[in-house]
Amino acid sequence: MLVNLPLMLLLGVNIDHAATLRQARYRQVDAGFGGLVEPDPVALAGLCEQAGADGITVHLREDRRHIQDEDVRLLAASHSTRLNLEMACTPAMTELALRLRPHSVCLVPESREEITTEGGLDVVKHRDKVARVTDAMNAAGIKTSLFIDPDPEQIAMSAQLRAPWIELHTGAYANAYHLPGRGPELARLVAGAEQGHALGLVVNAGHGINYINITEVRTIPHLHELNIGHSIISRALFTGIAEAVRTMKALMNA
Ligand SMILES: CC(=O)[C@@H](O)[C@H](O)COP(=O)(O)O
Ligand SMILES: NCC(=O)COP(=O)(O)O
Repeated sequence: MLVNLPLMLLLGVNIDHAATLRQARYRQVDAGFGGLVEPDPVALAGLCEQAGADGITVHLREDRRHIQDEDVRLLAASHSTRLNLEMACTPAMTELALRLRPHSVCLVPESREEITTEGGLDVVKHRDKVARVTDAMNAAGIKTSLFIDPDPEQIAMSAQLRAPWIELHTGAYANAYHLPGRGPELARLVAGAEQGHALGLVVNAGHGINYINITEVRTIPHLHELNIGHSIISRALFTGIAEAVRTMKALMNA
């Protein structure tokens, strides 16, 4: 079965790093100093949507280093926001997702020491755990996306696990952008997208996408949505969030 895709490539803005900035001063408030905790990622999400974002993505890390539970609760309760919750594949996070009811969850690997998500979730090794979460989300009407490397075995297993979506990890490609590995990494993403599409999966992509590599990323076939965070939030410091979102959306669909 092949899936119908929208004509436009959709943009999910990851607002984690607005929360990173807030958390830089958060403990002062916890310690009873009071005052304003800024910036507010929930307010930023609204501005992203006004500027053309098709959804908001947040990664509620187990160590809560940036996004907090209350952010997810407020975002999920906001009707105008299509919320994609990135989370580790654990019973505690599953329980939380079922309670907060985002529109979709994206299962990601997590290691507390990492600076950012370093590789895709190994859905072959963890297939039983992933199946439990996917089945629970399917029963609750919440879409599951699997954040995986563009590896044929991982993509084939994702289809067997009844997750409707995959998100191909573009980090290895982004890191190789100025190196000889760029061509082969792009070819892996193209092949992965072809395979996922042929298996009836909705194919998304994300990690390390920026205003330069987007012109090549957008040539990957069958893409439905890109999740982009660090680069958009970084640009917003110079141009404002509305310009940063509008420009990325225009480059994605040029
Ligand atoms: C799963 C993923 O690729 C991103 O959402 C990333 O995890 C953003 O959060 P960090 O920058 O904390 O890794
Ligand atoms: N899943 C990838 C994501 O949400 C954003 O990653 P990045 O653009 O912050 O690297």
